[in-house]
Amino acid sequence: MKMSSRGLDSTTDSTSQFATIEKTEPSKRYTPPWTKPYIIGIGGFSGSGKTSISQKIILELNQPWTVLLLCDNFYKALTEEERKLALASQYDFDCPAAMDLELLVEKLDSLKRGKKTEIQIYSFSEHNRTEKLFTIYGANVIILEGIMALYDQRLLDMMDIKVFVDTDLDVCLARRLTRDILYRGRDLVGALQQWERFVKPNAVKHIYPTIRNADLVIPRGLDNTTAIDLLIQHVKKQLAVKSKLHIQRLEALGHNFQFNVQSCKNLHILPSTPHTRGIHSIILSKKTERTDFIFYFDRMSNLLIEMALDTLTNYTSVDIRCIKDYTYKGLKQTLEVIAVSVIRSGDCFMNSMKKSIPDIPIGKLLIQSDASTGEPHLHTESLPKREHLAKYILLDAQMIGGAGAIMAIQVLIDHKVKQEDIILVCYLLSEIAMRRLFRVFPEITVVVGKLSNSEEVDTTYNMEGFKDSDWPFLNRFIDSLYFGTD
Ligand SMILES: Nc1ncnc2c1ncn2[C@@H]1O[C@H](COP(=O)(O)OP(=O)(O)O)[C@@H](O)[C@H]1O
Ligand SMILES: Nc1ccn([C@@H]2O[C@H](COP(=O)(O)O)[C@@H](O)[C@H]2O)c(=O)n1
Repeated sequence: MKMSSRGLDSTTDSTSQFATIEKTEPSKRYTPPWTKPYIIGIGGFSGSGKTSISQKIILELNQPWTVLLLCDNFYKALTEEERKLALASQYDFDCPAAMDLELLVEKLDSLKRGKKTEIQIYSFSEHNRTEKLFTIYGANVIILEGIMALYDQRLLDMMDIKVFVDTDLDVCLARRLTRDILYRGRDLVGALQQWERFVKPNAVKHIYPTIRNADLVIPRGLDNTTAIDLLIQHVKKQLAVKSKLHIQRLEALGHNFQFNVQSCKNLHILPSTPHTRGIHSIILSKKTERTDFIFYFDRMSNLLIEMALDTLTNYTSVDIRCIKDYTYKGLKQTLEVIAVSVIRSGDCFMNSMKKSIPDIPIGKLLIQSDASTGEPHLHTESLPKREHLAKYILLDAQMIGGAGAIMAIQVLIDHKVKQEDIILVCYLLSEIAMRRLFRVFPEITVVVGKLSNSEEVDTTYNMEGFKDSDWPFLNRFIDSLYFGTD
């Protein structure tokens, strides 16, 4: 195993980066984790074990949103003439010119900047890109794997670590033949001809020299468990540093931020009346039976959804002809309203949402905190596609640290939704979460059932995680809505 000091020993100094963040504009202090994915480049000969090693890394890292990006998807489209040659195993796929490196650089750059990126899937039997698209958004870790992965300087510049899988060419041939005949629709004679004429000479000429760009060389491929484990440990360490830095940034957002609840025009707290306090008393009580909880939470969500709809100002005047030719000066909504539920707790509002706007388009986000770091991770996002402006009502029942909500809003913003078009509806919101939210997104509107201060909620929690003194009973009830158990 060969190692250079460039990749494996470079741990980020979290303290110095943190100091720089403090000096920047408040609203720019939060960088979503997926805008800085960790990029691993894996190069080496065809059949050396690049894909197998990448799959092992994905399995062992066990990180949500780890994406395998195959250089194979970037082979240039062939002319009819070239395709005939390819079908006869007479086309050279192993020289750098066969690959659309410009497109690959463009796509990796887009992913590195946290943009939603579409990749066309390649068919080895058709020798062409298919119509099938693979959409990547919010990657935490990207593994770029392929014979040319370490070839282009622009790709190398984007990578955090570069790995070369150095397997003997004869072993590669044996493995490649089996794979190509079984899975890529090749016959033995054609596969051997292609190997002798193109694959082997190009491996020596173009691919082997890229070993000098590697931070880590893995001889014998997948069999080299020591080198692979070392690589996985290193990547885990780097991700832990990244995640710690992210949590520090999030935590800092809520401190030393002067925020006046009374004068914030974007914050709407459900008025405290005997009626609403009565409902809180039932919802918050540990003794409340499940059926009562569901009934009163539904009441509460009706009130909050009505409040949220009342914040909308995008109306235009309309004349309504009534009976006896009386004209009512009415109003009509000009923008579509879309509901986005943060699974699972946001789903508690869905009943009320649909009662108010029966055909409302619905989006879903699944954000979960990593139990060990407290860092929120985006697992699933499905949002209705809209070309035109719309108002987005984001639904989440409770917010303690605010990290998940910040991530949810950032996802909407990444989908080109403006801050001022987002209305966050939340039943229980801690003051610290509220401060963090408004510090990062001062233009959003927030509708809250109950604002909780530090006496009611232990704010020393680990961002989105729960301690015994938080609101586990609410979680218990939310679970009961789904699973029917107390
Ligand atoms: N250490 C190994 N022992 C046995 N078979 C292997 C080993 N590594 C890879 N293979 C097999 O060899 C073939 C090529 O491996 P793959 O990971 O696809 O290589 P690459 O992506 O570098 O072309 C696959 O069928 C794979 O299952
Ligand atoms: N239409 C194609 C395109 C590429 N190849 C071969 O694939 C090899 C690279 O893929 P690996 O997964 O093996 O790294 C490359 O050596 C090309 O010869 C092909 O056969 N047909």
